[in-house]
Amino acid sequence: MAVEGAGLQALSPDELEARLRAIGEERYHILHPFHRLLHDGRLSKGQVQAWALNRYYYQASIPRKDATLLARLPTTALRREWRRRLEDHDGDGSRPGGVERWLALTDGLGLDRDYVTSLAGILPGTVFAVDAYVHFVRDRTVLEAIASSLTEMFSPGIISERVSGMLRHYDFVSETTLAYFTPRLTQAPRDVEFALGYVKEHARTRAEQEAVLAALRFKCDLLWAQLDALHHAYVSPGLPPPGAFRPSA
Ligand SMILES: O=C(O)c1cc(C(=O)O)c2c(n1)C(=O)C(=O)c1cc(C(=O)O)[nH]c1-2
Repeated sequence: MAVEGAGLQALSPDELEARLRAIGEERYHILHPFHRLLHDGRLSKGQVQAWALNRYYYQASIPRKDATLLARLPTTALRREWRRRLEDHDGDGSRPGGVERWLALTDGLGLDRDYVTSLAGILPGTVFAVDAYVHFVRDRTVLEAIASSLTEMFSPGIISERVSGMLRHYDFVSETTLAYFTPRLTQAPRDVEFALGYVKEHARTRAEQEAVLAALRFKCDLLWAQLDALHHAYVSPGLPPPGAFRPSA
């Protein structure tokens, strides 16, 4: 199989960063029509519930993904750095982590907690996309696995837009409901500082750099695919598959 980038000149670390950022400009999920509807207040409460319910599976799988990667990291320094992400999502026993805080959001939207955590109503498209992330991090090089987290370069922008848009447009959400997002605004830049620095330092050959760029495109695609599944099931044509959540509102 031909190696992408073989024979091409390597990019400088800053050129690599510029190409990573260009991928976000082109295909980050802030551009997806479902997010436009969500942030502009054009969804019903039931459609917002469907988004929060499905996104629970992403949130709950992020620590599985990080634990998978942690187990593959070769040095104490790297494992110590990555371990913090597990605590961010799982908590440390004294303060709640992201998964628990996401459940506060689904509670606030009126979803039954046992139903949410049972995963019974999640779309198959969500499950396939999210599991693909965990498998990617398990199967690819550590460099590609770390690079796949770099969509977080773009998440503070979408989070700010989402929180302000949803507070403005929906009477069924409050700052308390959306409190999940506040710590992410500081956690994501800190995570990115490490992961971007790692990738810029370790992706030296053009082939490694192309693999890093492909990892970020793959990650953007799996975020996009989750919203495609939501849009198809709950907006247009509005055909939830058998067994999936059916909004009552
Ligand atoms: O609200 C968002 O649009 C959004 C996007 C992303 C992302 O870009 O993957 C993450 C998050 N939120 C998030 O809350 C989060 O904890 C997170 C972890 C990761 C990751 O890849 O390790 N991405 C994201």
